[in-house]
Amino acid sequence: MSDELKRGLEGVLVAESELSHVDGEVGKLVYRGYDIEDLARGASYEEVLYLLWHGSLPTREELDAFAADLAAERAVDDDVLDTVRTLADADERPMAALRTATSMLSAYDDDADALGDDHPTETARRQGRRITAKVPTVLAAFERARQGEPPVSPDPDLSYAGNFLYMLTGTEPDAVSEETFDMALTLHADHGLNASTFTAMVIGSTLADVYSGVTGGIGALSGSLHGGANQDVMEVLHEIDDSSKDPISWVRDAREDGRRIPGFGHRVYKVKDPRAKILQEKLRDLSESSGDTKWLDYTTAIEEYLTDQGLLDKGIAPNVDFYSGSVYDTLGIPVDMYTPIFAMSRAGGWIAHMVEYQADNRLIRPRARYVGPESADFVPIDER
Ligand SMILES: CC(=O)SCCNC(=O)CCNC(=O)[C@H](O)C(C)(C)COP(=O)(O)OP(=O)(O)OC[C@H]1O[C@@H](n2cnc3c(N)ncnc32)[C@H](O)[C@@H]1OP(=O)(O)O
Ligand SMILES: O=C([O-])CC(=O)C(=O)O
Repeated sequence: MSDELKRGLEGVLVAESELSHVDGEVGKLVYRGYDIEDLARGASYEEVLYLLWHGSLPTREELDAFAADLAAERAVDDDVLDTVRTLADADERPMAALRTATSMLSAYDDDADALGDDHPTETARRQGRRITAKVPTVLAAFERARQGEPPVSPDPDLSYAGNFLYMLTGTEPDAVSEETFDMALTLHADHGLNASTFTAMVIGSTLADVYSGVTGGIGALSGSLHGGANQDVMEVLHEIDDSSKDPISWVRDAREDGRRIPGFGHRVYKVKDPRAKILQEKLRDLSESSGDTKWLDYTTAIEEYLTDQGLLDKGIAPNVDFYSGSVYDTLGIPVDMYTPIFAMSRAGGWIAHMVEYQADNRLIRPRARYVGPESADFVPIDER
C-alpha cells in the first residue's frame, strides 16, 4: 500500500471509463472518441445523451424513440412545484433550490429505492432518464416563481433545449437561441472525473440511488472552484461595467489585490479549454449579429491581457466558465441560473458515470494519513 499523499487526488487514477477523455496538454475533449467540436456543431443534446448512456450515436429512429421517452417524463408532481414556489418565496439560491427539489423528486418515483444487486444498471438508467427529463421543469418553474409567474407546462413536441427556454419564458425560442442553448448543453455534458462527477460516483459506489448521486453532484458543482465560476465570471463583468475602470485596469488591480480571476485555470487543462474556444466563437457570432459586443470586448481584452502577463505560459488559461455566461446573457438568462443550467446538462454525465461504474462496482473508500495525537487520556466531562 503506497503512503504517497496526493492532495486533492491530483493525477490519481481511480477507474477506467469509456465516456470522455480530457487531454489537458493539447486542449482536446472527446465523448466516446468523438471530438467535442464535432458534437457541439453537429449533434443535439439528446443525441449526446444517447451516446453517453447507450455507447453509440443513435440512428434517426433510435433518437426519435429516445427523445420521445425523455419528453414523456418531463412533468413533475404538483407537490414538487409547491416546494419550488416556497423556495423561491424564501429567496433560496437557485443551486440550493435545485438540489432540494431534485432530492424531493425521488418521493414521486416508485423505483427510487437503493439499487441493490438486481439489475442495478437498468434501474439506474430509468431513474436517470426521469431526473434528466424533470430537472429543466423544476428549474424553469423556480425562475418563473421568482418572477411571480405560474409554471409553464412542458411541451413534449419541443427539443430538450427548446422546451427549457419555452418553460422559462412562456414563448417558443427562435432557432438561433435554441441552437445556441443546445450547443451549450452538449459542451457541459461530461468531463472525465471532475469533482461533481466523482462525487456522484462515490455516492453510486455505495449502491445508493441515482437521485442521491445527482443531488450530491449538484452540491459539488455549486462551489466557486467548479461550476459556480460561470456565475462569478459574469459578476466580475458586471462589476467592471459598474466601475469607472476599463477591464484591463480592473483585472490588474484585482491581481495586485491577490484575487483569482474566475474562469481561468484548470486542474487538467494547461492550455485553453476547447469548450471555451467554441463558446467564444459563438459569442462572437451572436454579438456581431446583435451589434452589442460589450461582453465579447471585455472577455477578449481580459484574456489578451492575462496572456501578455504570462498566465498562459504558466498553464493558466480560460476554462469553459469564462465564456458561457456571456452566451447565456445573450439569451436573456439571469446570472444566478448559469450554474443550475450547468447542472442540468452535467446531470447526463453524472448518470452515465454512475451507471458505468456500478456495472463493475467497487466501493470507493480511500484513506487519510492520520496526523492526530497517538493517544490521549480521556477525562470525563465534569472533570475537564
Ligand atoms: C467547470 C470547471 O470546474 S472549470 C474551473 C472553474 N473554476 C474557476 O474558474 C475558478 C478559478 N480557478 C481556480 O481557482 C483554479 O484554477 C482551479 C481550482 C480551477 C484549479 O486549481 P488547481 O489545479 O488546484 O491549481 P492551483 O489552485 O494549485 O493553482 C496553480 C497555480 O495557478 C494559479 N492560479 C490558478 N487559477 C488562477 C486564476 N484563476 N487566477 C490567477 N491565478 C490562478 C494559482 O495561484 C497557483 O499559483 P502558484 O503556484 O504561484 O501558487
Ligand atoms: O474537469 C474539471 O475538473 C472541471 C471541468 O472543467 C468540468 O467539470 O467541466
